Amino acid sequence: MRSEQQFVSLIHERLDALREQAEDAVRTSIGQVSTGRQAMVERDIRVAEHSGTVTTLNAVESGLCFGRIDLDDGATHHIGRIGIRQDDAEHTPLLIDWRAPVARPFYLATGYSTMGLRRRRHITTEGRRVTALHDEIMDLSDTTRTGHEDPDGDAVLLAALDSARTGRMSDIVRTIQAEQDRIIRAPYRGVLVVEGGPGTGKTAVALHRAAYLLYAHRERLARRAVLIVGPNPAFLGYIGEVLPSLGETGVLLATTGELFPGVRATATDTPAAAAVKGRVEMADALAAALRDRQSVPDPHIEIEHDDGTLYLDRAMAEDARARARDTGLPHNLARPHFAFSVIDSLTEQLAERLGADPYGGPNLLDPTDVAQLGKAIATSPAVQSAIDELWPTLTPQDLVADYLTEPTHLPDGDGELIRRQVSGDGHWTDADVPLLDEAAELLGEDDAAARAAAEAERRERIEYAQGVLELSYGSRTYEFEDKDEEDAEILLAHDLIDAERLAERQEETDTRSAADRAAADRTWAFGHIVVDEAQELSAMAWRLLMRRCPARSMTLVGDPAQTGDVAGCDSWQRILGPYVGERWEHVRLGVNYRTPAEIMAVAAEVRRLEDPAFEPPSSVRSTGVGPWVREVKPADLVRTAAASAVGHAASHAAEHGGDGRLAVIAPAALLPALAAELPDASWGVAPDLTRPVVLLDPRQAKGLEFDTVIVVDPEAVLDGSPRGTNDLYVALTRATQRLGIVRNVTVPPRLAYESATTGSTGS
Ligand SMILES: Nc1ncnc2c1ncn2[C@@H]1O[C@H](COP(=O)(O)OP(=O)(O)OP(=O)(O)O)[C@@H](O)[C@H]1O
Repeated sequence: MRSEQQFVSLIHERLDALREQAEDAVRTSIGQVSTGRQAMVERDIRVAEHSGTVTTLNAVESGLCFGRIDLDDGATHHIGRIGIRQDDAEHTPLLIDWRAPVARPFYLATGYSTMGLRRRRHITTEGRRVTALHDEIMDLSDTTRTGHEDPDGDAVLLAALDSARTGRMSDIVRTIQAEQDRIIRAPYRGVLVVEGGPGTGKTAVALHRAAYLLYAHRERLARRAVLIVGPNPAFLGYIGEVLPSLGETGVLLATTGELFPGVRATATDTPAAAAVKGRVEMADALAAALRDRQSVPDPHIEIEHDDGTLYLDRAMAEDARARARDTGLPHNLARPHFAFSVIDSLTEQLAERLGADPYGGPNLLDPTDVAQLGKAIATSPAVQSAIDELWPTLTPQDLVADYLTEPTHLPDGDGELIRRQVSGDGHWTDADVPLLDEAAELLGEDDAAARAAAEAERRERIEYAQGVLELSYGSRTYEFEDKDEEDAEILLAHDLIDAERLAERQEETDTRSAADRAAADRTWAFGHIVVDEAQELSAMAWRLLMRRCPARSMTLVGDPAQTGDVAGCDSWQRILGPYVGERWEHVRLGVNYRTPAEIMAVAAEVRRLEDPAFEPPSSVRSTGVGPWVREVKPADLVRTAAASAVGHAASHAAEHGGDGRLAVIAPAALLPALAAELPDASWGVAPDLTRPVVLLDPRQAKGLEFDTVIVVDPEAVLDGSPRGTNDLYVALTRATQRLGIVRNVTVPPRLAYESATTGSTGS
């Protein structure tokens, strides 16, 4: 214990020193007086880099070192959240990053396959104090004993699983299990699907995999950023601290509803409407609706022009439309082709009329006259507005908003389900975001103006860079008048960088992190995408995500048995087939780390309603306490649940002080009444999960966990939606310790509650 304490103190001192260096560097950089654009940008980059280091060092402080491996050859390595090196000339490693190959035996070695280990040690700390050691002897011929042997080898894991919850997910870096480690370190390329029942660590594994990939492919992923997609903002808040605690901050966490820059989804769809909007057929419907916007006049549009009336007739417009479509360009980018064709035809029409030889000879206008006529037509506002009418420039928002007020190209009835009452931009829902993205693809960005502006800016920068080079060339002749060989080399460098290259280098100096830039850019291609609760995503949402990851490097985690969304997919092959064919890997996690066996026995009953042979993932723990069930009249459901919640919350407070969390999970319709009975509870669209008591509907509970869960009116949850079975399964599998069920006595029980014991109600 003493020697480990010395080591832990030493690495914390080193951490302090590194932090001080980084803080000093921030202060120095801020204090530097920079003149000139380039110098200021470089200063900002330095400040951002050093501040990032300070943030990382602060975040990894708790539990910095958690393990040690002793090898057969006598070497020992301490394992920690990040790698730390000594301050000596060789930069000798002091603490090994858990992601480094050297650390791997810490997670994988067993008595059968020791991977060269003699002993594995778990080090438990509180702040900077070592409080416990747990040793596993791997080499059974080694008779040395430390007195800290852990006979079962899982005391640390069980302590982690038993600990009171805080409303924020914590990392599992100390106790990653072998089956999880293999997934975390799976190769970077390709699509990996991780499937597993509730509590099997899918979320934990996905997040640790993101941290691992950032470590192993830092160069590429720091530049292209990693995107983590979760089902709702509350869930993203719940998992938000895991990656920083692993020293990783350059990750973008978002729901699919947040992936169209400039749009915030504030409205909600009915489940039926979301289901229609999520179907892949919507892509064709939108494309067809857009073609409808590429119209032709019947029979013609009359355009008043200085040289006489022009007739933009149907054949002319059809020809222009065919030419524009033939380019294969998106709508807005094809528009100039349509416009040119129309202008040409109108010019020809006018030229024929004005230059007609009354004696039947050739046209009297020469090419210059015709060009003049064409120019006047092209700049005529009346012609422009006719072109606009037939082939309007559209934004994705225009197209989707118009489409939703008049939905077409869908089977009967579906259109009615998604028809919007409010017209115009705004009032977007999560399910609209993939439609907007689809529309953006169909329309293409008319970025001609932006490109012209960028080109003008580039020229300005080249001129500026040219000025810098001239200045530095001037100073060279001044400073290095008596140039020797070394100076000549410096001169060579000046000569090699030309102004254009210098300007490009400046272009790279956007001080925002890749994740921040990605968040603002619809067309950003991420280096890797992790999708949690992947079963919830609609086909349209998958189209959006696949566009964001052309490299198809993805980790998808989910459990089709928990799909709540009607638009959600139930077959991985159906989701992935269109994008990667059969080239995706499927792995399973089979151990439930969250839900004790007694609770899982009741939850399994729900799945057996649909699949009598269903076997739940095996629980790693059993608490000896079964769920309790109370049967009450409908009028008493809320009061009984609230009273039980108060009782349990009081025992959490007594047992765990500030920790310990409770959720009441009830059909959405009961939440306002429950909130009235439990005024201190958090609830609503984005509930604060760090509060002692939280009220949720089953969908909101997805992915979360609490020490105690009270499920209200399970039969109503079952009947509440087409995926009611899945919703109830989710609700019943959220507890780490205790589950209570308050059910309506007037409806026949649909689960075999007798497998639940009627233990303490806590009220
Ligand atoms: N190796 C481990 N060490 C410690 N805790 C673990 C380990 N694996 C999983 N856990 C814990 O088990 C709980 C469930 O994990 P997680 O939320 O990742 O499961 P899940 O499969 O995503 O569940 P669900 O599908 O129900 O959302 C979490 O508290 C997690 O920290």
